Amino acid sequence: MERLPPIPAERLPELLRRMPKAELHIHIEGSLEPELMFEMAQRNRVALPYASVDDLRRAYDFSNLQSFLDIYYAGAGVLITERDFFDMAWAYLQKARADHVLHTEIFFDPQTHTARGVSMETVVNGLHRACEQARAQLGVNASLILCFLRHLSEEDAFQTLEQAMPFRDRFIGVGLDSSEVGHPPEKFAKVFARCRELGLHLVAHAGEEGPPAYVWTALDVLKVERIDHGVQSSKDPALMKRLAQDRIPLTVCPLSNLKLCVFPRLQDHNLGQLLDAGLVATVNSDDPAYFGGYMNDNFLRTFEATGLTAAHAHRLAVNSFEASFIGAAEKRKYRDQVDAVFAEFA
Ligand SMILES: Nc1ncnc2[nH]cnc12
Ligand SMILES: [Zn+2]
Repeated sequence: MERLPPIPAERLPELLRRMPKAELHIHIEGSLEPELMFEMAQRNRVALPYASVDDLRRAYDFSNLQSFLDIYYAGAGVLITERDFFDMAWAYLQKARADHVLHTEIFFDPQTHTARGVSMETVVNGLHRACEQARAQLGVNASLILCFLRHLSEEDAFQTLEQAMPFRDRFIGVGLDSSEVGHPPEKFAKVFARCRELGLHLVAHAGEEGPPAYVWTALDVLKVERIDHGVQSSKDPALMKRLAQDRIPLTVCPLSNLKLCVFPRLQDHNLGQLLDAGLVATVNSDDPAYFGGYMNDNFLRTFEATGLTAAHAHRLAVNSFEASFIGAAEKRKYRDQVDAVFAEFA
């Protein structure tokens, strides 16, 4: 689309819902809704320290990343069988389809499960089966990215990689997540170098709460292809220039940033600033069951709060496919689909 046709402001919300999009930053364990968590707790006879779904939801009042992670890891304790991993991923993929997410690259945290005695095979096979079914039944293209927990050691990450090697064809890349401050990317230099040799795609959370220096080392030491979050980059003009020039995507998660107090109010979010500086920013849900919204909620609430326009919406939809790990021909196909929907709304 050479020039975006004018789109009436009142049609913007429906356009945001309907436009084809890719999701590149979703932790599957963060999509586990309280209702399903209680169901799994019951069928697996796992005790939850909450009396009811409402009681649990009331605990979702976070002051920072760590206050969320403590509850998130406890919640993941109900996941025991392959069926649990399948059910969790299938529930997410159906929501993705409803939000016109046509492609999704899903993070999973194997160490959270293997540390409790759940096998890598159980985790990967359950998630993989849901991805296969999504392609066949929903037309949603889904792949998996294995994340290392950065509060654990690099040696633990190496062991996890070793355990995952029999399933190498079932994940496309590796990421780095969990408690950021105090665990800089360079702590994982060797394991990321090994993953690079193995031909895995590389991403890392950086600049969510941590400083711009962590974004620099994610790029220069880990050699990641995308930065997850990266919103703190706007504090460093030289970094902004580097991200724009090298077209390094940022997978931004506005409702997550709001719930974890990265920005005091949604209207203070810097998504518009990142886009207007020419960065390949995208919108994503992060942990939708905990942060009050899936993809379309993130788009609708952020646009309403910040006054972003249809031109920003088009850029975000195009960026989401450009930033994905699909081939060039598929990227062109999705971009044509984006343009077709925008033409309908003109
Ligand atoms: N927002 C987030 N930051 C770091 N690690 C996470 N794990 C799940 N969600 C996360
Ligand atoms: Zn995340």
